[in-house]
Formats: sequence, structure tokens, C-alpha cells
Amino acid sequence: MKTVIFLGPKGTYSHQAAIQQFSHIDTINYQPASSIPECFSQLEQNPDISYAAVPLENSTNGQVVFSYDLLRDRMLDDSCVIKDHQIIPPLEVIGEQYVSITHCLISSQPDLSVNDLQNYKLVRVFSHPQVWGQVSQYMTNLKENCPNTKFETIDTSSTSGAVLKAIDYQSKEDSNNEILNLAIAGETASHLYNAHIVENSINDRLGNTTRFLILKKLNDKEYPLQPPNLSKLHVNLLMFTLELDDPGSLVDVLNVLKHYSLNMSSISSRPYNSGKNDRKWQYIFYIEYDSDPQDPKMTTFYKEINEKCVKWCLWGSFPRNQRYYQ
Ligand SMILES: O=C(O)C(=O)C[C@]1(C(=O)O)C=C[C@@H](O)C=C1
Repeated sequence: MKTVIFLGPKGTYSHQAAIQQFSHIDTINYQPASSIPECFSQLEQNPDISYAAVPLENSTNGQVVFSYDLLRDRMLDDSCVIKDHQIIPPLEVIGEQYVSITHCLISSQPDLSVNDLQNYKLVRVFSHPQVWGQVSQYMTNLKENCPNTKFETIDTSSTSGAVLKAIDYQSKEDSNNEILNLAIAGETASHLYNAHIVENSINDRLGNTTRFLILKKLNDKEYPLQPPNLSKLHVNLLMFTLELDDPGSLVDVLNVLKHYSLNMSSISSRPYNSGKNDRKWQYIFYIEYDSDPQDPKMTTFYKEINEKCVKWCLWGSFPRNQRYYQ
């Protein structure tokens, strides 16, 4: 029985991503984690955990920086194996999943309508920090419609964790109906914890989607049966650092992609420091590009990448999920 770990408790969008990746395999166990860092550390250190599903980016508010920084920190960790400029990470990306994010305003109280909110002195709304950027217009409208109500937004470790928090707070609150505790999460979380949907599909942008990476241990040579809806094209996630103050060094790396006719599908960066006295404003770059992993030219491609980067790390070469094109 193999186990996949995801940001829990059950009912998160991360849980949905794990289900999408592994539901065709009936011998998979789903294990919730308390944080995204725990997903990485458990996968690395716990021999009973074979896979992890972690959020990487959202179509409305961009990078899930927790995950980008965890990939960066693992790459720059001294324990990694180094071959010339290449860093061999302890984990490998083997897949991607796209989850439709349909946020709901959720309450522990049945038959509550959104118009009832104006009757409360204080409304607390719990959710994962990534969510606020996906419902900012909705929250602004809510506050405008309840001018005499104080609103508090409270970060929780996950969306389904927010539902449990709102239920717990409401059960302890005074019963004189002055304080209301709500959550923003998916419909699954509401049903799982017997809560009630006050309003459905509240994200600012319809089609809001979060992209998840599926990871395994690098030294685990067994690949799981891939889910359906995958294209033959492979995506590669590569991270690299450059010489400081070396004009054109980034262009030199991107020119290698051009020289080998490899289409780059994304580029992003995050700050990093390689030591406590290190200069500020240094960046590590993340690029993704399409390739045919069997193509013999990839060997010389990586040789040239190795020459242009101070450090570089290939996190994985994995099938493009057809949902990318929808
Ligand atoms: O809290 C969840 O449900 C998660 O799966 C985490 C997460 C995220 O970190 O971006 C995933 C998808 C949504 O964008 C909101 C939250």
C-alpha cells in the first residue's frame, strides 16, 4: 500500500489534487499533513510516504511561494549531491494536476443567508492565506453590504482547516448572535464536516485553477501508474542561480533553450541568500520548458546549461496534463 501526503485535513484542494492523480490506483492511502513544509519533510524522511501533492501556482494570484521557497531551500541545502554545477535533489516531480477552485462561504449554522451577516456585530472569516487574493472583490462587496458589521479575516493552515476552525469557534461563542464565524473553502470540505454553504462560487474569477505538483523520492525507482489525460509532451522544471553582476547571464541560459528549440512555458524567480553575510537581492530562477525526454539532444543541452549556471537543479521531467490547455 503506497501513501500520498497532502495539505490536510481531508477536503482541501490539495486532497482533491491527490485524488485526481491517484484515484485510478486502488492501493493508495491518503494521508493529511498539517502544512506544506510537512508534506516535503515527510516525503523526504518518512519511508512510509511515497508521494506528495503540493500547490505551486494559482491562475488568479500566482505563485504559491511556500512551495517555491521549499524547492529553493531543498536545492540549496548542503546535504544535496553535487555533480559539477548540477545539484541532485532528494525528490523528483513526476506529475502535475490542475484543480478547479470554487470557493464557498461556509457556516456551521443551517439556513443562514448572506443577508443575515448584517445582523451581526462581528463576522470572522477563516481561510488559507492563498485564498484572500482569490476572493478580494467578493470580500470588499460583503463589507460594503454590511456597513455596521466588523469583519476579521483569519489565516488558517488550509481551507478545510478553516471550516473546522469556524465550527469550533461558533460552538464556543456566546449564543446572543452577535458574533458569526465563517470559512472560505471548497464544497467538499463543507459536506465532509456537516457545515452549510451560505454562498457558492465566490471566487473573483471563474475558472480559478490551482496547479499542483506530484512528487516522489528520487531514489524510489518505482513510478506509479500515470492517470489518464496526459499528453506525450513532457514538461521540465529547472531551477538555477547565476553569477552576480554578470550582464547577460540570464539571456545566456535562455539562449540555450532557443538554440535547442525548446519552448519555455514559464519563468519565475524568488530571492535567496546562500549565507548569513550574503548580499540581498539575489534571485534563484525557475523555468519550465517542453521536451521529449528521449531526444538525444537533451544530453548536450544539459551540458550547456551546466556551463551557464552557477548551480542548477532539474526537479523533474513529467507528462503535461491535458487540463493545462483548457
Ligand atoms: O487549503 C487548501 O485547500 C489547499 O489545498 C492549499 C491551497 C494553496 O496553498 O493555494 C490550494 C488551492 C487554493 O488556491 C487555496 C489553498
